[in-house]
Amino acid sequence: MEQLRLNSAELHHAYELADSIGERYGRVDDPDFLIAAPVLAHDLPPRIRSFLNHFRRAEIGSCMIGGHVIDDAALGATPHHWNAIPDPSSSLRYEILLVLYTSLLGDVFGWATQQDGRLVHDVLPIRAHENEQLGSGSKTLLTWHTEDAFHPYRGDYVVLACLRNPNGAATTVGNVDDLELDEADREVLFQERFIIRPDESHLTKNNTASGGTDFSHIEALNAAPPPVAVLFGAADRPYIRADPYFMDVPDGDERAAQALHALETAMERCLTDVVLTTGDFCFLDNLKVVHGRRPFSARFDGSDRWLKRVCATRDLRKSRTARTALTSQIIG
Ligand SMILES: O=C(O)CCC(=O)C(=O)O
Ligand SMILES: [Fe+2]
Repeated sequence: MEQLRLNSAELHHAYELADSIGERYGRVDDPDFLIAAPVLAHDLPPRIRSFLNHFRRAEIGSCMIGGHVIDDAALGATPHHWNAIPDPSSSLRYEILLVLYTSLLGDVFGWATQQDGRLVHDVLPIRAHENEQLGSGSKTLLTWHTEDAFHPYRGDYVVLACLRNPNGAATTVGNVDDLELDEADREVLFQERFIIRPDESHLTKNNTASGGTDFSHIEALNAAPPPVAVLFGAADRPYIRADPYFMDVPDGDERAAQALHALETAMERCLTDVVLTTGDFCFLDNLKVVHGRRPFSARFDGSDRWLKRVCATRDLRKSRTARTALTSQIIG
């Protein structure tokens, strides 16, 4: 994976910018900060801006910016749940940096139906989810997927910032350009013959806010998922949309089932393990790479793995009818 390592001058510059923004806005999901973020990001060091522009335009799939020094003590314990993060946030500096970097790629957004509508997500092991197919799982393999594959407004990018990973749990990454598929299977994968149901993170039971959120759109996609293509775009450098754990084919479409199986096998061979370490920011092009997570043994004692995550879209307009206001960056 291509990597940029920040030198100490760049790190100082980036942290100074993030801290001044933190002082001004106080929290990462302040709507005024989110509107300003693409402009504020112009003040990041030039090497960061050109590196991420290369990632975006060359569609290399994934990249990493490393070298961030994280003050472990100031962070405090890894919370036992994403709904129990400290307020004010002990990781505001890194949350702001995550949004600034990601704003060089597109507009950041969250889902009303995920993590109670938060913009920046916390990826940490939750005891009750140990065996679940969720980012907050641990014992179970998180099967490779593109993020929010079922949803027409899914992001173009998902970005992970690693605060700590003492277990050395590996993120898996696989690039669609590396797939070895035979032509017949590839052709079928380009056809609208596949069903992707919502993953569990969007279910009512995995949100904790009391009432108010409308899950009917997710429920409708679950009840009657429209058939979609897994591969799309240019035949020689396609885009991908897939989440095999939640996928199916229409009744009796044996040929589609066979192609999906071929994809699963081929992608399995492309997966590489990436162990994010403290201070790594990992950028995933959600149309070019899939990702997942290997099983690990969480300790649930405040010292566990802790990532921050945000999604971005190149076109926030396409979700306008699903956002309550023009300025809202939460898709409902
Ligand atoms: O835990 C990881 O490394 C990745 C989890 C994941 O799929 C995600 O955060 O979207
Ligand atoms: Fe994911």
